[in-house]
Amino acid sequence: MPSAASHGNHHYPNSSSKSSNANRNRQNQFSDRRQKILQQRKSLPIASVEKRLVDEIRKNDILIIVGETGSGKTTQIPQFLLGAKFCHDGKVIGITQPRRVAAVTVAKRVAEECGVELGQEVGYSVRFDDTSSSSTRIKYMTDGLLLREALLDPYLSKYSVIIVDEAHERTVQTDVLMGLLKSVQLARSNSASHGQGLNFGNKSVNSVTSSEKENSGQSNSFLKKEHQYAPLKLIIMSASLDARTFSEYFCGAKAVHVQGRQFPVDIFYTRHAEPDYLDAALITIFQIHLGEGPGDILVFLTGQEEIESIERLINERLTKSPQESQKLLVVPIFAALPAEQQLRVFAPAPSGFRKVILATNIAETSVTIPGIKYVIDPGLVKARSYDPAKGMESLNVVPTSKSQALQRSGRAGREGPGKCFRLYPENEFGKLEDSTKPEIKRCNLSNVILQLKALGVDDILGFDFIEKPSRAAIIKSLEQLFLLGALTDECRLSDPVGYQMARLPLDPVYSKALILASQFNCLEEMLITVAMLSAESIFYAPRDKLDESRTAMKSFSSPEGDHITMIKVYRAYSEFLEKKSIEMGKAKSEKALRKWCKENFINSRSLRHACDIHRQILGHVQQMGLSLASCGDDMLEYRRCLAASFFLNAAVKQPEGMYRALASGQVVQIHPSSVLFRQKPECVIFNELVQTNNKYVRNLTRIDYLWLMELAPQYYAVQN
Ligand SMILES: Nc1ncnc2c1ncn2[C@@H]1O[C@H](COP(=O)(O)OP(=O)(O)OP(=O)(O)O)[C@@H](O)[C@H]1O
Repeated sequence: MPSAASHGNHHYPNSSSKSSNANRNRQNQFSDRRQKILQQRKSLPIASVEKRLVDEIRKNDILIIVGETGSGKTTQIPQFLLGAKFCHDGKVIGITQPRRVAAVTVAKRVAEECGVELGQEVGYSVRFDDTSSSSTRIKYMTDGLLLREALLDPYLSKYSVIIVDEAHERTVQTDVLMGLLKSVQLARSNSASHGQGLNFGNKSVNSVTSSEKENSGQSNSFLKKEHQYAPLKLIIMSASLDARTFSEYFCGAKAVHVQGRQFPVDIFYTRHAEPDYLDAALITIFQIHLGEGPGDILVFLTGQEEIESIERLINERLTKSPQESQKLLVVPIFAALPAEQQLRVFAPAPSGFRKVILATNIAETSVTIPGIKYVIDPGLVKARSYDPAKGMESLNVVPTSKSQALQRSGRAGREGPGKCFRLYPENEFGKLEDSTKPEIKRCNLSNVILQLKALGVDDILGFDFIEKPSRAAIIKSLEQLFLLGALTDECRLSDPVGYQMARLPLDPVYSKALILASQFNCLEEMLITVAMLSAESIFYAPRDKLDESRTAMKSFSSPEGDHITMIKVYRAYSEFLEKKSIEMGKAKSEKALRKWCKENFINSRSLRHACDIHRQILGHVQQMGLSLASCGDDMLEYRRCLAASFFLNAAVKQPEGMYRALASGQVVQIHPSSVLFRQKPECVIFNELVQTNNKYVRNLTRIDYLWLMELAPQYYAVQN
């Protein structure tokens, strides 16, 4: 092709020939990359069984696919199905992921592999971020999002195939989704022949009462008896699932195993148990950095605090060490990090640098982080546990399961051979549980029940769960929802409170607090409270600067408690940001803000996360038409609202500074981080119970005991 210069473009010959060269370079790079991707796709173990897999999916309405990590399940199978015309009539292939970061990054990769723009044939849809369009045929999403879609379209009618990926994780949402999909599939098959409605557990959804139909406007959509739906294909997928449990649940569904992995991963164990796994992780990072060949490192840690402390320690060591060991770039990833910051881990390290990614189990499944060659796995994870007798949920650090360890090592060996360093002896591996206990068996079920009720499921105890939660846990959560006013005496969703609570993507207690706050004229304050409580660790107090951090905190602290203190911090932060943005523009103000946070011992990442959550919930409450008022300086009304909302978490003072939690009867202490630690008021409400050697309550506000009787008579008039 002749260049622009040879066409007599006399004015800018150099620049146009430069730009056409640049274009040609770009085109070459683009086609090189496409060639490389094509080659990579062909070399995946799953590529050799494409025809067999498609045949099996054609023959079986439900198929369980087990294949090694990195074999190509998530990225390739949807493309096989698209090629095999599973999307005729504009139907969509939906693939669910337990985590949004996986849904987003895998969709990007598949769009690139297909050579299409993200949001066209390939897209993703996660809470508050939807890139799918009417042209989307392959749609990645979180399992929670598909559940929400089912509220509006109970037959999930736009999907021809739904793939539940990473089913081994057994998150609450995956388990509920599985039950829902089983019913939807049955109903869609039946609708083709008999026009029958959805059937959940013991009762048909068609049996909802007339008052429910009038109330919800959603239950009616279950009743499109006249409509005929095409059958739905279901695929359950993972590298490490117990195929038998799933096969039994889906009435003997066929399981196929895809053999072979792309690249080997060598596994190393420590000779002895490590007394301090954080220290062991730090040593291993530097051993790899200084002793191993090129390649990035992925370290699994249990939470934000741990990640931030290791990040500090690495950076401290780098500033002290000689030049050649400095080319190490630390990038954290955890759930509370804003989405755009999470995606930083996927960007290549600058030339000559090695990247070390510090991650929670958010990076454990599904994702391919380019460049990762080494994985460090201390073998621990933070997991929820629930005690139905006390109605208390807690987060504890526990050993991973074998299946989690396998997933973690599987993050290496995706682009070339890899190494995984497990920071425990090999015989310990043998002692690990095969798979993780399903979350539904170890969490408070109020949220699940609220979702199921909103989907029209009346009989929770009879719902066909893949593994039933304990009866005690179901009853305790039903009781809690009833006390919060979400359920009627007949155990149906109440109108409007129950329906409003189901619409908010929050813990039911927080949803109720927002609804009540609109009546107490303090919704503005409660929005901040819920956002701040949803973000982790707002304050940080390094051990060597305890006094300084306490003094800094004093300027925000309120004698009424931690909630008002948090509101003060949030407002001071927002005011500072607004002022500085006007004075110095957005980019510079960000820097000033980080400095302000540092001086005040505030975690700027957490605060940004709180602002993000605030913005999102604000959108919801505005859509719901709740009255967005502020109580101004009258914090009494706000505290009364806290008491009315969190009455199940009230505690009264006992001799010697101890407290008794009224609902569970447990003896607890005020956590030293609370502004009420020294004051020891007579009665408090709290949001969190932390168990270390002692039981501590955190995030407290002083209340008047008599308010409990007045504002929560449904509980206190009877109980105490
Ligand atoms: N973003 C990416 N960049 C580079 N390569 C990628 C990317 N995503 C996927 N790949 C390549 O495609 C392969 C298959 O990935 P895929 O996610 O489909 O595997 P999988 O079988 O679903 O794995 P897992 O069970 O771990 O989720 C990876 O091993 C990697 O080689």
